Amino acid sequence: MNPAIHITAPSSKSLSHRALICAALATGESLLEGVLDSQDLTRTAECLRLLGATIEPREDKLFVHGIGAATRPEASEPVSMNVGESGTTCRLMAAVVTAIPGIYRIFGEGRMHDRPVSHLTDALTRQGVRVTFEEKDGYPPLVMSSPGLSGGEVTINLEQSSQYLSGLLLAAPLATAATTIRLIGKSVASWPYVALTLDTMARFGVPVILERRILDDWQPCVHAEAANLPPTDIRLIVHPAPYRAGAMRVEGDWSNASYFLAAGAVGVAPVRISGLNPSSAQGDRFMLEILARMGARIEWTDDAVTVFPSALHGVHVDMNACPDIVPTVAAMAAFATGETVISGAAHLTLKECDRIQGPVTELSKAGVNIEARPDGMVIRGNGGLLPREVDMLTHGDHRMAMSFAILELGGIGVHLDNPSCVAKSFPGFWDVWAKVRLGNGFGAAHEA
Ligand SMILES: O=C(O)C1=C[C@@H](OP(=O)(O)O)[C@@H](O)[C@H](O)C1
Ligand SMILES: C=C(OP(=O)(O)O)C(=O)O
Repeated sequence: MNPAIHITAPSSKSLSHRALICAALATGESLLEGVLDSQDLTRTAECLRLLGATIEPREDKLFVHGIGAATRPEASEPVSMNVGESGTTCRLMAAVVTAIPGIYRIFGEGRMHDRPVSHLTDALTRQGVRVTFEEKDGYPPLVMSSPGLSGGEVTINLEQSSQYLSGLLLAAPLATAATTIRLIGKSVASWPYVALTLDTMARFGVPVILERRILDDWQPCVHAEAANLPPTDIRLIVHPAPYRAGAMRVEGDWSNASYFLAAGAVGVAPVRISGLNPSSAQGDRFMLEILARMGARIEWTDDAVTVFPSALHGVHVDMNACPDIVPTVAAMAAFATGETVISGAAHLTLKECDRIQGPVTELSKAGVNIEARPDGMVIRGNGGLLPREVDMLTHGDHRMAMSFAILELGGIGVHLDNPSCVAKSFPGFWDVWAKVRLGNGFGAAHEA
């Protein structure tokens, strides 16, 4: 077997957004280590600076001087925020700004204006915020005029996105009274991301009470328990509380590690990744479970996990809780033998591109037998791919670009229209991927 390729996981995108937001809302100075440096985080930092926070890089750390939002400063001028293509920035900031009285315009770029926000803005409207959509009803760009949040009972439908709830939660401690958030709808998308919000808020001094309904009563429960409950049996309560400045180190990103974990299984060299938290609350840690179920050999040592070249077989997986690793699993399943069925993830159509149709169209070009389903896809693997040169479209989506790289290990010459779209979450991806290529006997350079 070829020698192991060593990789350090990049920082968690989701935890970086939350750390920056909590620190920026706190009173005093916070020290953040390991915050991801990518296009999406630049957008969040820029939005927070527009609210009055100071975010200063010193060496590899960020010093954040928060605005002390609990003292209810007012935005005297209308504030215009560019959230770029970052859904997390858009949905989290759209809620957070309404806690500070003022007028806010939120706009984005590319696909962002086709990613809905109406369930979130409905919840904010019921709390006294006035919302106007500039182009399409329910989508950015939007203008919000807020007198500040009054708290009370709010309902939210999370079938499309958990980001709506994360936004409401982050804003809620700055309301004048307690906020009770009741979940409605048939299902909750991407529930693990809510744990990242709760954990980060707790680190910055704000507790959230999570409760489940038992008959006519409500009882405290833990996040993992709520994952299996109907949404209408879950509520969250946030009391007014100031965010307290603190220190936080951001752990490694399981989503962006997924390409390398997959590479370990489908290539000819093991891949060893350090910097990942084995007991992380990140839902995309499920990547290891999927690999294991597909037959991959996995070993943990100290802080590193190694995935070894393995004969993979198809699996049936519900990926509602971990949508961001669907493109990775789809590409990996092309190397397996038998059918892989990905289900539970209808919300994939609302990402940076339609992440059901996108992978199906593009992976087909590489000879992958793949079919779309309303809530996922089916991949019928033959144990490998027939080498060929393929022009593939990224649809401007970083996860499409990074997942297609995996096909190179099956002898596919992947030519992407827009490889630089990885900068959304992982600007250094191609440099790190070059190590995988070299370790597998290919040249370092990826051919765009
Ligand atoms: O809150 C977050 O940090 C995120 C939540 C998920 O979105 P949805 O809840 O919209 O599925 C995920 O896809 C996104 O990359 C990051
Ligand atoms: C969906 C994603 O991000 P966001 O929603 O923040 O744009 C992603 O990173 O895959």
